[in-house]
Amino acid sequence: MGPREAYLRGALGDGRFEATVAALSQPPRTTCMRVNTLRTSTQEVVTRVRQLLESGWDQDVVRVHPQVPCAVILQGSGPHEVSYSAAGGREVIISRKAGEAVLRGAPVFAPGVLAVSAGVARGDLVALAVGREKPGSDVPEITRGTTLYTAVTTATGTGEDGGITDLTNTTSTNPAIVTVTATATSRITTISSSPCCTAPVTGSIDTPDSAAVQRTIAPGGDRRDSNLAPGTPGPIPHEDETGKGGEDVIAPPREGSSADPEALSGGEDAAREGDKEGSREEAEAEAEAEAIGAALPDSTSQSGRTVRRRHALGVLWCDARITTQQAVARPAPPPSPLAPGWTHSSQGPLPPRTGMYVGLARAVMSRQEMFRAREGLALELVEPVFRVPPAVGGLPPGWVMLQNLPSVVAALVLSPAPGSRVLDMCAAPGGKATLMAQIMGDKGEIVAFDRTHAKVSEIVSLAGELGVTCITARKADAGKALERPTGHQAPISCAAGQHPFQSQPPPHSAAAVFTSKSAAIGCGASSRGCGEAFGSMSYEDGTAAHKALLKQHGEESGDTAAVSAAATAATRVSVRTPMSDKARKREERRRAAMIQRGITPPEPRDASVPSGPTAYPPESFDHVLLDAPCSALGLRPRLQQQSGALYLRQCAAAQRRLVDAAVRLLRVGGSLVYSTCTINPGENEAIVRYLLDRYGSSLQLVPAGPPFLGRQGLVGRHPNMVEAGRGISPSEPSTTSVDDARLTAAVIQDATVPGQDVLPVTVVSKPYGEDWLSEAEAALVQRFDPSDSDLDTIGFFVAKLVKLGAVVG
Ligand SMILES: C[S@@+](CC[C@H](N)C(=O)[O-])C[C@H]1O[C@@H](n2cnc3c(N)ncnc32)[C@H](O)[C@@H]1O
Repeated sequence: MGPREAYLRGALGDGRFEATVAALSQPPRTTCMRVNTLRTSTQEVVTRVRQLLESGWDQDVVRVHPQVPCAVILQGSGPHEVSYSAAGGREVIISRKAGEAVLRGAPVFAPGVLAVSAGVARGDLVALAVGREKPGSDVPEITRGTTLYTAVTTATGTGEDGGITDLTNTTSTNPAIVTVTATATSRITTISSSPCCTAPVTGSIDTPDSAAVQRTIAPGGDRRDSNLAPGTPGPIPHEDETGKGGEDVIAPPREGSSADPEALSGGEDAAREGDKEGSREEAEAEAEAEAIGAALPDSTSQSGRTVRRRHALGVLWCDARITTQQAVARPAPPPSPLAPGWTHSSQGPLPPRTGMYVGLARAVMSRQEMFRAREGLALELVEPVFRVPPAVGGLPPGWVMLQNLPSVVAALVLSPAPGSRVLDMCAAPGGKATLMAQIMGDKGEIVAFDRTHAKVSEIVSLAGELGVTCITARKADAGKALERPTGHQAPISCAAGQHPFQSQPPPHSAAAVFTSKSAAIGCGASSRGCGEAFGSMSYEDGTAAHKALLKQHGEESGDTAAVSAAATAATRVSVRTPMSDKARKREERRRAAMIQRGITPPEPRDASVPSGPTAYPPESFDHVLLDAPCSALGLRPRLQQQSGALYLRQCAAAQRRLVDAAVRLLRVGGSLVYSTCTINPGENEAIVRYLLDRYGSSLQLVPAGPPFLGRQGLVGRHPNMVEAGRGISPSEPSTTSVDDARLTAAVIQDATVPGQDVLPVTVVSKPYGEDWLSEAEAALVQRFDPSDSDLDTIGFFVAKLVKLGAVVG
């Protein structure tokens, strides 16, 4: 058990931890559409979606959420048993992120495709499997462009000198993976008459289902499919359920290409790492293979097909234990490149295999097109493992936005009154900001920060799509959003009104001040530059589903449209990148210089980009939303979790920096909503504890509702963590001591180094650790537990605090 698992197990308890992990690997069955009430009504959306529902779907799958009137819920189902026999052995392996999007109802776009069976043509049915990533990285184990060779099943043969193992008996209905060295291949001389051979040069291979194989590998497929993209790596071994192997998958590299050694099979890697002797043998075998390959004529197929010599050179998956004159059933398959999960149906020509098979799909592009295209729909789902009602795509643009239910709740909990001045500190892509604008009737101002131009563009685009004008989006580090005092500040009254949603309207404070600089920002600025198309639906929260589809669209950022994504398939995200303040100044200087030289400058390059301050004086806002960047351990489905224990704590350190700024930017009487999409209490309850302890009577925790949908927060403290007088220190340091020492150093630095990044510590009541909440406090926050099947949401946390007094410093 790694430190991260130990930490989360300790926090949640074994039972809840396991239920949570199980829930996180699957998508929620429900999809939430937040209705843009500035454009339409919830009832209108329900009516239209019901009309759009295809046959086979009950009208009841669409309903308004009983406690969240602006949310329309689509009821999906799954996991369903899918028979892949119609795929005839053809497979496509897609990236993890694409797989997660598919589980939420999206089709597959070209950039999400990693590996495709040889010869897949448009219209072919394929089994869709999810590839996994190399541990600790974002890089898939399978390199994009790989060809999957199916159907090499059993080999029958007799060696010239009797050295070849007869594989017929290794399996009959469940064939073994066969791994053949080039050397061994060259020695197979007695061959069956099956014409399906692709890998061995001088022979063919007998299969229990030659007909099926022929469907998979069309005549000539070997020639066509040997033309891999430059740099394409070699083998893609698959693992079967029995552990005896399932198929031999060999993808020869292009001649002259330098195959990525990282991309070699796990088995080969293992052989390399664990056995240097094996590596040497392997190298020798390769050298020998090359020599033999060189000796082979270009056309050597007994089945009459031309087989290029490079096939001999290109046999890459090579068990170090294989000696010449042997063809062997692979004794232990290398690790599967497929994410663990559902099992491939045993019906059909392929044996049952373990892997994350997410559905039966139809190829919209051929294999070659999938790898050549930079964008576009590659595969549409025919029979998904999880089903989502396919009706959303037909709605008019800007009517709805896909938004996780707890995110909707977070914005409702803040519920700024019309005319309020709101800071959304970490706002991209703008899901909560646009909902708050909706709640405010688009009256007032929402300053929406995010840290990159691309992300700010997402906010601008979404606001434009939804017809919201009161959002001013800026590129800014929210941790530096507190302006340092610079002389006189003109007091400006703060016009926070009351709002019917507000369960506890904060007392208004005369202490609220704005500088004239900040007051000068008008709402109108946000509408500039919003004109370009954005898909009518978006995932917010920066989810992997979001990013996956964005990547699939070939954009750095944009729409995900995970549900009924035919709509988004047609919608290219196109946003202009706003100019940074620096770039703007540069541009201004350039124009001034041109004018000085008597040249009329052209129109400003990007006049539509909102500009303005990225830092504000203390107490500038009526409300602050800090939807914090977090470890995102609540997002689902997640087919692979990568973050470690140290990362979780680094997230908490970053969040403390942000909440410190939030508290200061909030006016007295104003309210702060803090939310995350993680289940990690160190980023949730412990941050609230930190706020309450640090700011004492200046802050009050108030009910994070209505609506109340989640469970109460965690009470007490992490059982394995103790306070050690400063920062966080584990009571069981054996596995985490290095992490914690580094973290403690980071925390101390955070609190003591003077400078723009670090806020002065003025109210410190006690050191903070993994202390959570009291019973009374825990009842005020909302913790959305992904394993709560009634709720069926992502993991999420919401807390609300009201500022009762000024914070000095
Ligand atoms: C959870 S997402 C916000 C989702 C958003 N509130 C919504 O509802 O659509 C967190 C965001 O914080 C941004 N972020 C991270 N660090 C930041 C910083 N120092 N300043 C501003 N934004 C930051 C990330 O770029 C990311 O877009």
